[in-house]
Amino acid sequence: MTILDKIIFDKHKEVALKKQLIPVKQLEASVLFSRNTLSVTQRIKESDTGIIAEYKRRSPSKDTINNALNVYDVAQGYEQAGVCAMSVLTDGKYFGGSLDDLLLARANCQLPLLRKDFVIDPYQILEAKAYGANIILLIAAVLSKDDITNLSKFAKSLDLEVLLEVHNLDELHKSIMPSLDLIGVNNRNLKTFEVSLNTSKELSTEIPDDFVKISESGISNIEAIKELKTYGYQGFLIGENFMKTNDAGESAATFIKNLKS
Ligand SMILES: O=P(O)(O)OC[C@@H](O)[C@@H](O)c1c[nH]c2ccccc12
Repeated sequence: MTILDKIIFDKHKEVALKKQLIPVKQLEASVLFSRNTLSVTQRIKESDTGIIAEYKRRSPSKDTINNALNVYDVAQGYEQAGVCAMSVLTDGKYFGGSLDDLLLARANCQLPLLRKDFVIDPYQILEAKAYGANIILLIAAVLSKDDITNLSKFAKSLDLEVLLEVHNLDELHKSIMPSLDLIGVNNRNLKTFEVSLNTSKELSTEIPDDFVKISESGISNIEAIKELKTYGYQGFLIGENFMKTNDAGESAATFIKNLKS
C-alpha cells in the first residue's frame, strides 16, 4: 500500500463518519453558502506573479514543517504580500489541518481560498463551500474519469472553481474536460514523494491553452518560477518554502518583491 492508498482508505472512513455527524442540510445552512464568488483564475490571469501560498503544518513527506504559525496571521500576511490565492490543507491525520483552519482563514482575509484535501465525495465539496472555500482540488491519481466529471460539475454548480492535479500524461489525458478551470502539475509524486520540476516542463505542451496552468510543489526560488513561466505556467503553488520560516507572510512578501524586480 502506498501512502496515497492509506490516505484514501482513511478518507473514506472519515467522510462516512462526518456524513453521520453533520447532515448535508446543516452544511447548506451555513451563512457562507451565499457569498460573492472570488475567482482564482481571474486573479492569476491579472497577476504578474501568480503565487498561490499554502498553509501547511506538516506533511507525510516532511513530517513537521511548522506548528508555531497560526492561520489568522498567515492569512493576513499572505494577503498583504499580494498572493493571488491561499491554499489551506484541511486533512487532519496526515497534514495536521482542519476545516476550522479554512474558516479562520476566511474570517481573516479576502483572498480566494483553496480547500486542499483529498476529495472523493460530493459531501466534501459542500463542506468546502460551507467553510469558505472558493476553489477545490481534485487529484487525478485517485479519481476515475467519471469521478472527475461528477465532482467537478457538482463544484461548478455551487459556484466553486476546480483545480485538477496531475502528475503524468495518462492522468492528464483522462482528465481534460470543460468543467475544470485550472490544471496543476504536481512536481511531487504522491506515491514516492520524489520531486522534480521537470514534471511541469514535460507536461506543459500537453495542457490545452484554455486552462490556466499551475506548477505545484518543490518551488523554492524565483529562478524556478522564471523558468517555468517560459513553459507557459501562470500560477505557482508554494507551501513549505514559506511555512518553514517564522513569518510565512513576510517570506511570501520578500519572494514576491524579488520576483517583480
Ligand atoms: O510545500 P510545497 O513543496 O511547496 O508544495 C505545496 C503543494 O503543492 C503541496 O502541498 C501539494 C500539492 N498537491 C497536493 C495534494 C495533497 C496534499 C498536498 C499537496
